[in-house]
Amino acid sequence: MLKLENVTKHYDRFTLNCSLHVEPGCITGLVGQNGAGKSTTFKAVLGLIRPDGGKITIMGKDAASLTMKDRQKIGVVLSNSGISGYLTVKDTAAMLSGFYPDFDKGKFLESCRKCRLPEKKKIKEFSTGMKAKLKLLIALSHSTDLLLLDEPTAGLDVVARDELLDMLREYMEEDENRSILISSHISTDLEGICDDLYMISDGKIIFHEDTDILLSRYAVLKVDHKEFAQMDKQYILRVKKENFGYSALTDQKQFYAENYPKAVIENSGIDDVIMMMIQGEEL
Ligand SMILES: Nc1ncnc2c1ncn2[C@@H]1O[C@H](COP(=O)(O)OP(=O)(O)OP(=O)(O)O)[C@@H](O)[C@H]1O
Repeated sequence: MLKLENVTKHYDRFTLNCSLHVEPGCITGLVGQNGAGKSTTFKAVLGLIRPDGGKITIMGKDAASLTMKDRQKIGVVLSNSGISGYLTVKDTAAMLSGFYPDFDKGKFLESCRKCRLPEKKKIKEFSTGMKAKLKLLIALSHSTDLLLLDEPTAGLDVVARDELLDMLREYMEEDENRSILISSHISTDLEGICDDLYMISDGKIIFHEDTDILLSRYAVLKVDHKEFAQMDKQYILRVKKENFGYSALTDQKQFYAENYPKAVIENSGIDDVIMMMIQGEEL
């Protein structure tokens, strides 16, 4: 559905070099700290910046050759953009009817009602959560096959975030060939919804894994110096020195549980993996 192959973009003090693949029927997450390159990746996909190199394929076509009709099959939420605060939901619906031939005004207004978004209030008077929901409803409003969502949950409380993630689950359930690329700097936002995750750090993809595998097979081992010295390290991905000895990231926690009963094995969430991938050292 979406493929980036060695897409590069050079700024003064930053270089993006990104390869990733969003399969049909999948929600793919892009996790990274502030400034890691998430928005730059989205802008490159959308043609809002011109990459210096690499190849971007969207729905089987070179990104540069997409027609207007192809582009209408893509729904977008960008982190720093929104619609004019002086419009209302009703105005927005009228505007979208003009943009998208297959915009379903009735369904859009019904979804806004369900999300408790007032029709006649100016958007500048909406809360952060209301604005975020409206941005997503706009992205969902015109029968898309691919959603590109850059930090759609930024600034939301737990309830608003869960409502928004539920909207995405519903979107995927309606058609098994739809796909989503979603970014966040809060990994727990993505843990529960994504099929696979890419981690980006300083412009580079440093890690990619299926979420199920990440949550079931990865762990951080805590071992003292002696144990570490004797340990079989073939499944250790990263190591970090600690006061007590070492923390070690593995993708084979079962192996260490069976062979090293004394090792403390902490089930790792995405945050632990990110920390170890960034701060740990390769052996
Ligand atoms: N137009 C530009 N000119 C120069 N540098 C830029 C430009 N746009 C982005 N950058 C730099 O590229 C880097 C990546 O920025 P980007 O916005 O992609 O990060 P991000 O992962 O989306 O961060 P955040 O989570 O804070 O939104 C940053 O160091 C930023 O300063």
